[in-house]
Amino acid sequence: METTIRIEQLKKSYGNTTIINNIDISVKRGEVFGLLGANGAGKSTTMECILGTRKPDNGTISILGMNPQKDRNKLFEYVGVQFQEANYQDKICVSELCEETQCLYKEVTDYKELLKTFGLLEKAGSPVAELSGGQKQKLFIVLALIPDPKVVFLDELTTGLDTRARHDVWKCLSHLKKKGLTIFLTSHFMDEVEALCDKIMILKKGNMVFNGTVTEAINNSPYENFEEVYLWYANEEKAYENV
Ligand SMILES: Nc1ncnc2c1ncn2[C@@H]1O[C@H](COP(=O)(O)OP(=O)(O)OP(=O)(O)O)[C@@H](O)[C@H]1O
Repeated sequence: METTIRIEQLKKSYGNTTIINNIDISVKRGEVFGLLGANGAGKSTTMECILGTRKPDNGTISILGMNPQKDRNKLFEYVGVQFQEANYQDKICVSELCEETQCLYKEVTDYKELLKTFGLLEKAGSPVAELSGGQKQKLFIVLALIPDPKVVFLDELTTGLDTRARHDVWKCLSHLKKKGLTIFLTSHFMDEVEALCDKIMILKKGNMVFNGTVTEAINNSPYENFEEVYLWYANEEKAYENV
């Protein structure tokens, strides 16, 4: 299977503080890769360096064989990104924002189908500013999928979504994965990671502390429940025991 995302020796510091310490990541076509870690562990920084929106201090990055900084325009025909907060005009409505996004790409998916899949079709005429937090989050996933991408980056995929919506998002992504979509996500929800991810990496203060499958993570730990396993790797078990 071809490698879609290849990261070698990625490093990023701010002043004397190392945020990402020599990370290697390899994701094959059609795989779901989950980058995990506590708040501040370096997940978003890693994603931003991979996408070329932050400049790493060191490392090589290849997505679909392209360099995100040098081949930016070409690459972004094939890559979808879910932003936590998109920039949009105050009064723009959902369908207008989808149409504006469509205009940025040569080939696109029918946004109305995506809105339907994500339960947002009835909000097509509503101002984006009036959507609930969860509805906005779903809309940002729709915007990431509009370019019919080969690779999609989803930062904190389902934060703010209700249980039904989370399961609907998982179902939709599993369907797209079967069609060959490569997915790079971050998540704080271990049930979501277990349901979706083929491979995971756990970061602790910018260092890789586990890289492999969920099953390998469980087998190499003293625990069976994946949430406990994650906390063990991320060394947060004390906080967990105090709850
Ligand atoms: N521009 C910056 N200057 C200095 N430090 C920064 C800067 N941006 C991020 N950091 C620091 O880098 C560290 C990693 O941040 P990052 O946003 O990558 O974490 P994260 O794992 O995505 O966290 P979360 O789960 O809370 O989103 C944090 O300690 C953060 O304060």
